[in-house]
Amino acid sequence: MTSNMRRLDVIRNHLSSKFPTMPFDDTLEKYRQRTPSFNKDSLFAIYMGSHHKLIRMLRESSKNSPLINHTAYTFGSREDKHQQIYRIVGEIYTKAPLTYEQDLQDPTKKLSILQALCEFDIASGTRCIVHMSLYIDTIQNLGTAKHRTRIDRAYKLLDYGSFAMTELGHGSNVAGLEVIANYDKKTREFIINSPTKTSAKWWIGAVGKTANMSLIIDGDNKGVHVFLIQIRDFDTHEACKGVILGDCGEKNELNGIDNGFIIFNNYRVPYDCLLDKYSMINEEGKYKSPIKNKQKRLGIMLAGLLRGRFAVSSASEISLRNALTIALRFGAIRKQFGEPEKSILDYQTHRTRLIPHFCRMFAIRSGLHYLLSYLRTNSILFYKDPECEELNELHAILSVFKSLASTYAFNGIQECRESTGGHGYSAHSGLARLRGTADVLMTWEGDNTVLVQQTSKYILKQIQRLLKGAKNTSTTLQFVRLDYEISLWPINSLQDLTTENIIKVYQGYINCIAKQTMQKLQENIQKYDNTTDVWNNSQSSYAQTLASVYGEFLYYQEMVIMCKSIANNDRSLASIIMKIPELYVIDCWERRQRVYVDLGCKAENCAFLRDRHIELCNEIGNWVLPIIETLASCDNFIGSVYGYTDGQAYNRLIEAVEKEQGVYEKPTWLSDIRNVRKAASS
Ligand SMILES: Cc1cc2nc3c(=O)[nH]c(=O)nc-3n(C[C@H](O)[C@H](O)[C@H](O)COP(=O)(O)OP(=O)(O)OC[C@H]3O[C@@H](n4cnc5c(N)ncnc54)[C@H](O)[C@@H]3O)c2cc1C
Repeated sequence: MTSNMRRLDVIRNHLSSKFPTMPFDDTLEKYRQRTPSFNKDSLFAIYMGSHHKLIRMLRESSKNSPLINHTAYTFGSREDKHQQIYRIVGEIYTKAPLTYEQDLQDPTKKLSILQALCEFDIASGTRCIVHMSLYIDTIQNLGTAKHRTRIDRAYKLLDYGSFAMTELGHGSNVAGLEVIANYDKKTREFIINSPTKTSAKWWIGAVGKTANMSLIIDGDNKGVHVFLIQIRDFDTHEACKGVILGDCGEKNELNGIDNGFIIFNNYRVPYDCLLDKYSMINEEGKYKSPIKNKQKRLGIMLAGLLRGRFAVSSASEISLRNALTIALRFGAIRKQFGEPEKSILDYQTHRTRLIPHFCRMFAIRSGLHYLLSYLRTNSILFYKDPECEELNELHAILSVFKSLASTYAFNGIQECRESTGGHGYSAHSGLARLRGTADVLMTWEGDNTVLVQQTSKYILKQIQRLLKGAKNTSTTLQFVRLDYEISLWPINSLQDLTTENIIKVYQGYINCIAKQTMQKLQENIQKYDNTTDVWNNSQSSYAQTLASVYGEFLYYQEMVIMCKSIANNDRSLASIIMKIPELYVIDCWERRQRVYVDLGCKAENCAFLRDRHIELCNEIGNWVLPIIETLASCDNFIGSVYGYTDGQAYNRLIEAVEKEQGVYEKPTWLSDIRNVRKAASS
């Protein structure tokens, strides 16, 4: 939209408004002009990664779609929301269809399509993730040739699938699932039953209203297995006989997803419903599996969650980016105090509150690039050998990245909400919606507290290997050693604040916490008589911290790589972009001061880091608006009156509010006001 068109738009809106007219507000435009120009295409391409053109195409082609409408979504009924989100999924999917063959060639393309959907709302991304990742990936991973037609049908959206693992009584503890699949040797069928109330499948995305197929994860005495079953009739959409389906009810947010429950009552399904690549029953009724260890088999059964966790990291980055776009644009527009009044984004506190979250957004994105390149390089190997070391390492990294990313997003969005003051509390800001949707990212696809235990177990396993005299098999943990000597704290002045020294600190820190955690485990072995208690009592401040610090360290390294690439492609950004990983690290250390204590750093030696933190927030703050705007999604995807490109925050708010029902109407319950007044005064 040209600026003339924008002005006309503002005038038109005011013709129907009861508010006094307000001239076109050019504050945002003026704020933008304060930053030197840089190569926006290059920044966008590097930040978004190899599918940047696809992301741009999906945004552009949906820019004017009537479906990408947050007002309709926010004020629609739950039924309306289900419908709108389903239609969006259908629309985006027709613009970027995918086949099984294409997915095998490039396993990262699927994630970019999901990403485009999450830019509107996590509900639309999730609608797709459940079907495209959890459902299809699991069939791809665990199915055999006979399941191939189901994969093709799913890619064409002829089948709409769900992934039914969680039950009312069990989520994180998958081994405790109660649904039973008994094998009937005579008919070569399985009889699936939900024997207790707590065995009802619960929270299952798309089961409430949409899905006709589902993957059922059961837990009989051969361990957890996955069944691909039909749950609804394809013509009538009625639940199949022996299956009871229902809706899980209103949620805090994400009501565009129809999460549902499933109860099985002697539901007979043919043998072929078992995804039997790694566990089969032969014609004689004998159970066979090439993977003898039940625990390992469980891990392999859940490999379909892999890309779901990628998607959580991606959704976290997008939610945080949308929230920062809103808060930073508003920060430039909003003026309070001073003569003349200053933009609140120029206040030191505003910058120290928001800019660290902007750096965290870069951290999540850099981590995603790393994960995607790891997936691209190793995906064939993962199919061939699900027990390989590379997959174990990816799982460990993915777990901590998922946990850090979702926590960063949630905390960052809350800071954006607070930094927009009262305006952030309006539903038209979109911030409460973003916070509400980011909230669930900390829980689903593996609860964060539970998930990072996989990461710390992986690190400690490498140490156990070394203790046994075996080789450390991790590519990211080669610096972990039994005889690691923690050297003197190396960063005592600005000159010392180099990438090499930061890496040295992290390597020392990880070795240090790993050693402390091993000692705590040893101590607990003496105290407790079972491994569960030993492990659970070594978590807070030990194993959990170990995993998080490892995640931060990997994020930092990947940020340096991404930011160097941005700087090398555009020298005009070089002076500022490398400050982003630097601030990320100082912010991590300042929040968790324990690094200074554990590595023997004296207070006077790290005092300068406090001032450097503020200095960097200020310097990055001078560039932050055009950088976030280069990466920001379209206005209708973000859906905030304060986050519009044209900067007409006040006009847009008034317009939105005046369009709400009953703004100028008397209350329908006026008689109550009169009755209470009468009763109180008599
Ligand atoms: C909106 C929504 C959609 C979902 N969609 C699906 C879906 O499509 N398919 C599906 O199968 N599932 C789905 N889920 C379920 C989701 O994956 C689980 O809720 C999640 O894995 C957490 O499990 P839980 O609810 O059993 O939590 P719990 O495991 O009961 O956790 C409760 C609390 O206990 C803590 N805790 C538990 N175990 C430990 C431990 N060992 N150590 C320390 N702390 C622990 C957790 O940190 C948490 O704070 C969905 C959930 C939601 C909310």
